[in-house]
Amino acid sequence: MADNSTMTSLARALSHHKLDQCDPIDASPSRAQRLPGRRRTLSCKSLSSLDTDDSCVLETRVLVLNTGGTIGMKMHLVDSQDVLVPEPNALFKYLRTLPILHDAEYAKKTCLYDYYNPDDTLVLPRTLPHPDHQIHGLSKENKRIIYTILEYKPLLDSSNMTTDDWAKIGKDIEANYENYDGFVILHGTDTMAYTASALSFMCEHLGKPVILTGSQVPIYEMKNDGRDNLLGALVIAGQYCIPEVCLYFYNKLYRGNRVTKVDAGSYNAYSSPNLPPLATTEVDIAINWDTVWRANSTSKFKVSTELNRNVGLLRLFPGITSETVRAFLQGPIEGVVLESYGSGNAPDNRPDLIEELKKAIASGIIIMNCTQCLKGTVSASYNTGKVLLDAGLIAGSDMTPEAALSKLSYVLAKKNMNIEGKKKLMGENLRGEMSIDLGATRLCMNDSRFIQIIAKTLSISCTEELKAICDALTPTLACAATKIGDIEALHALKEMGSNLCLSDYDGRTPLHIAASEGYLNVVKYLLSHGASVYARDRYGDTPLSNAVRFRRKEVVKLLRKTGAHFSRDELDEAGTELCSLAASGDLEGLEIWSLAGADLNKPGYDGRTASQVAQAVGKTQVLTHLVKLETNKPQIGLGEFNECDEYDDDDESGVIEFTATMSGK
Ligand SMILES: NC(=O)C[C@H](N)C(=O)O
Repeated sequence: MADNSTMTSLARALSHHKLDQCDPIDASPSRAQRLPGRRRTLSCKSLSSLDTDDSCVLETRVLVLNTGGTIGMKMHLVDSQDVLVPEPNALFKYLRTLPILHDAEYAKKTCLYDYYNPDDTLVLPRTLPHPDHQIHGLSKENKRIIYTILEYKPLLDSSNMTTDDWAKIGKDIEANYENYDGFVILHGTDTMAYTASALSFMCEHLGKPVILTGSQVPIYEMKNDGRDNLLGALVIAGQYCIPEVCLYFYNKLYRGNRVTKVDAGSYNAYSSPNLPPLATTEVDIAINWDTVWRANSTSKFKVSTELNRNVGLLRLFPGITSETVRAFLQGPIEGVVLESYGSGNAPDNRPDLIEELKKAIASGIIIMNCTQCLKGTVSASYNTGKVLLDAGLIAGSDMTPEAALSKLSYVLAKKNMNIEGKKKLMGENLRGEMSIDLGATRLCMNDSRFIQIIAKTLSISCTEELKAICDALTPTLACAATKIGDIEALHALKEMGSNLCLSDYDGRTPLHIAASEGYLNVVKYLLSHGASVYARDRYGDTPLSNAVRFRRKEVVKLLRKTGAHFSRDELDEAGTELCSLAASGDLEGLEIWSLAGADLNKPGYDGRTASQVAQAVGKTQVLTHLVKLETNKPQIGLGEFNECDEYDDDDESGVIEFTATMSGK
């Protein structure tokens, strides 16, 4: 519960925020002041006839990796039988003809293909037909989603996939990470839950949405689920900063490592038995922001493609023999998920079985205990459960077998970590794959005295109204506390269970504000509590572009270390800004842009580089400065930014500490 000083802090923050609502310094930079923009600035004028809203249209970019699956299959005769097989080079051509998945008129009017490849890139329409049915909320956000399809060769039925295919997907995401706002993976449904689980572990410090989807019926059929699934996945990946590996199917967005395929003959093919969906897309898109998982780190995104294939699933059944168990546990096996009964139980009258498990554990095999029930968690409430705990099995809580298996594969492949470190990691919640007991002491905004007092003053009694108050107050309070650099107040809000990543009416998050103000410590605090460096406000600006604009050098360095980057379009247009800085002899400005990742040799609108401009106007100082900046260009991630070492993931024992919050937009 927040104490009196906390209340004072919060009240101070709130009153300060009120004053600041008309403070131009805190306001987001106007359109004219903004960083040289993405394509949106070019399209503003030409769009007026297409987009009734006169505000600027933002374009977001999504990369679609088409790995195969039913969504893109057609019937073929194989051994005189008609069967479904993936059809290469067909999906893109087909999508181009579907108005709900490609707006040809927009592409033409905005000269989209002067910028993007017409053979792999499409654009989603802005709104759905009926104004009351803004199912995907596009008009509210005024965003256009441009998506590029990368087709795999060969396309696979997901039953043919192996860990090598997971690694390929991971590498492609890593290689394209900075060029896109989100990723959609088209995948067969049969093993999608395995791939989603594996990718969730492989993607370390993920800050952007990665959404797997597919269908039960090919998209080429008249009645199919592929169109809706693809559309829903694209809209979420292009519009919302949900930094998780997710699975989207039948109007629901799930955490990828929580799902399992439960129905081979229904559009509603997946279930997430132990975690409610992250989002539902019905008449409106409802995101359950409190459930969204965020890595609390200032480390850059990377994909760990090393996976250990010596893992297996062993399902208990009445009468299983010790010979079967012994045979299964022979080398080269290194990790096993034992699918036990009920709440994690196995026979306690079978010393022969328990003996085999103990021997395997003594030889260095890691055995996880997961229930074979669809729903529920492992506990040691029965003696039949205690025997497994006593034998040295690691309790898998409520993990799905798919998640437990791929987690084993990921953890066992870790180099420089001993078996004890790996066992410890297996029992920890790395990516929201298992439920953790937050304990009775966890405070909740609904319970807080602060909210209670406000509720009382406003004569509010029902829970829905209380929740509405929390939702309305939290972003305002967090932004206000950030504006005055009050970490204590932010911490108090956090302790009350509120989400420090929510944005205000302008889409500005506390991280935008801390970056604008140059509060390095607040930036560090927010990043270590789940804030996203990729959040864009209504003007399309990120915390990095704000830090550049307000010349916050140290903040720029820290954000870059955490993986922040200019978009491809921003980088393309940086040349013009650099030339103008060079012409005016602005050495500090050039340094900031260089630190933020701009290429100092990028030509401006007239084809000249910053150094050519400096030469032309006789600014020799600028020339020397540019050479110096080029030579000292920071090597991000190579130990340049030691001030953040306290947040590094690796502790001395070599055991990686993963922490994360379950909150925040
Ligand atoms: N619906 C599907 O996608 C099933 C198909 N066999 C696959 O997993 O690739």
